[in-house]
Amino acid sequence: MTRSTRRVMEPSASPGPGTPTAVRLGGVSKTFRGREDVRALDPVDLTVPAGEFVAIVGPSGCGKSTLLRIVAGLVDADPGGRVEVQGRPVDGTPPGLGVVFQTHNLLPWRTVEANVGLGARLAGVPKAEVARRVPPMLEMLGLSGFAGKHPHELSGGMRQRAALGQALVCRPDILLLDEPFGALDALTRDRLNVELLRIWQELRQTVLLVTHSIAEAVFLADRIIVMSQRPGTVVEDLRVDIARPRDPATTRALPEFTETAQRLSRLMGVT
Ligand SMILES: Nc1ncnc2c1ncn2[C@@H]1O[C@H](COP(=O)(O)OP(=O)(O)OP(=O)(O)O)[C@@H](O)[C@H]1O
Repeated sequence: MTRSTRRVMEPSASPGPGTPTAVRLGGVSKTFRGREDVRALDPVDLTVPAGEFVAIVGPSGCGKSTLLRIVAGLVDADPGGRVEVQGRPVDGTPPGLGVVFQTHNLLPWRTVEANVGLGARLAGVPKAEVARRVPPMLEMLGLSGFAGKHPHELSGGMRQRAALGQALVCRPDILLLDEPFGALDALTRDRLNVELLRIWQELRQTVLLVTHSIAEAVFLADRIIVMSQRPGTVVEDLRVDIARPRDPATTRALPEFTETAQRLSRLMGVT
């Protein structure tokens, strides 16, 4: 069987019925209290099986980051909602969770190597084990030649790759990505999407990715959650029926890709 035939026959990564649940949100809402209250989220229900790649899209300010931060235990949801990660109610940052934001959290005075190992060290992974994990991670992310450099000596794309490495070295079961490549130029972003997909295909963590890019969502995800204007809630839960493995040239040329992207554009009021 040729590689291209296999591509057509390989199903999209829909989890089977016995798959454990990675993230479960039930009636999760959020109002930021202040001089003027901001209602960020209307009740959201969302169940994500382990190993699924989910993209979250929606208008600016609709509460996507807030939703991700609630899952990460960085923001408290309003009372009454239920937030569970791997079957446990969220109270503080759950174990097994990796987070990458649009702006990286690399420490400027530490080398790339030290930064990539930092999250794992803070999570209590022994020094020797971190030292074992970091080099292959740098290799995987194409940063081997930059291990001894500092963040300011890297390009924007390299810094985001290092931030991704920092999360991945902790071997998270669930990866929360909040516009991780949003500040990068289109070409670098495309390249990092391909890398992200390659890594995900190897490690198969659960991924929740917030993105503004319809093309990025369709290319990467098994499923796309579309949110309404603020206060955000789920208005559409779309399955992306495009076979894996995916590569940019072939996948974007598929009629299913165009159809899904057009449907999303309509839902988001872009066209
Ligand atoms: N800590 C906070 N205090 C008060 N209001 C907040 C806070 N964080 C977010 N908000 C408000 O909640 C709403 C949702 O913000 P959020 O960042 O979640 O949206 P978003 O969909 O991620 O936006 P974008 O796509 O522009 O990044 C916005 O109106 C924002 O101003």
